[in-house]
Amino acid sequence: MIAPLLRLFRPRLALLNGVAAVAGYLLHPAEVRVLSLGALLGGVALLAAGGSAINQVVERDLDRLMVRTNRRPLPQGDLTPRSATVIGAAAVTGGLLLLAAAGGLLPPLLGAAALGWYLAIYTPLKRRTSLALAAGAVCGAAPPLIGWCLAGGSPTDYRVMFLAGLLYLWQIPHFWLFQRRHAADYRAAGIPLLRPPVGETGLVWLWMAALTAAAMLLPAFGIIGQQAALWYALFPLPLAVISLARSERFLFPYLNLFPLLVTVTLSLGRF
Ligand code: HEM
Ligand SMILES: CC(C)=CCC/C(C)=C/CC/C(C)=C/COP(=O)(O)OP(=O)(O)O
Repeated sequence: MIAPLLRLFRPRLALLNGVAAVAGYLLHPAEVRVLSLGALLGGVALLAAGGSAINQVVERDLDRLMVRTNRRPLPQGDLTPRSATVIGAAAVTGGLLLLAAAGGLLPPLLGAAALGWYLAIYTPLKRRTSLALAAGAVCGAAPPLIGWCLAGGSPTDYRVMFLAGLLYLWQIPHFWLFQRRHAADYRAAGIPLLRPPVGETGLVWLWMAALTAAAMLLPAFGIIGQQAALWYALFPLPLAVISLARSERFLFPYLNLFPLLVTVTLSLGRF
């Protein structure tokens, strides 16, 4: 029963959303409260895991059509739509309760809004237009906002807007490269491919230049202070080298690490 649950919850993806929320928490100058940090990481990860479960209930017809997803518990019959929905709802409830216990009303409200956006906007749009990603990346940029607000910050503070904006920009190539690798799968399922016009690879590198420039804005605006040297070493430098070398082989794994590298940098000197 463990394997189907892991495929339903997608723990690496869920955890990385929790890690992205921790980045928002650490960006805030308030003193780090380890219990709150743990509740934030667990709460957002449970929300993302619950969202993945409910997304798989909604997309069980599509998942059956793709090699990448047809081993998931619903196409395999390991779980019924009803049991997967109950399990997903339990994870979401747990996540909301954890966020409320640690941060009051705003963090769970933001989490519920992000989850609603993912399930009610991104998931239906994905079947209709490749631009679903542009909408979906909005909810994917929510975790740092949740962490920032749980630390006591305002959701409209320019500092967290910069960090959420960076995560927004990152999701585009993160998914774009992934979809290119599984293009045949997406065609088989009839899911519109993010196929920009001629010069697709040129656009990917253009986007990487934008991501590099955006990463450089955080120290440039003083949003990141003492960690600036590490920030430049982990972001603009590798991104510039990979982009100049146009090495998709290095770009893909580097991109999957990106939110973790952001959090590692922001944790410097905070504990
Ligand atoms: C709407 C925005 C996003 C889209 C469309 C997207 C799309 C995807 C897809 C299709 C996969 C492959 C999943 C699989 O094969 O099971 C994936 C993997 C992954 N995504 Fe994203 N993603 C988005 C946002 C995010 C965010 C916000 C994070 C974390 C901050 C994230 C982290 C990951 C990780 C860590 C994996 C690898 C999971 C694994 O290997 O088990 N993604 N993403
Ligand atoms: C706080 C909170 C809950 C924020 C929302 C974060 C979140 C769940 C972002 C979406 C990440 C994701 C798994 C997209 C892939 O969906 P997909 O349906 O394209 O993936 P698939 O094709 O592998 O099923």
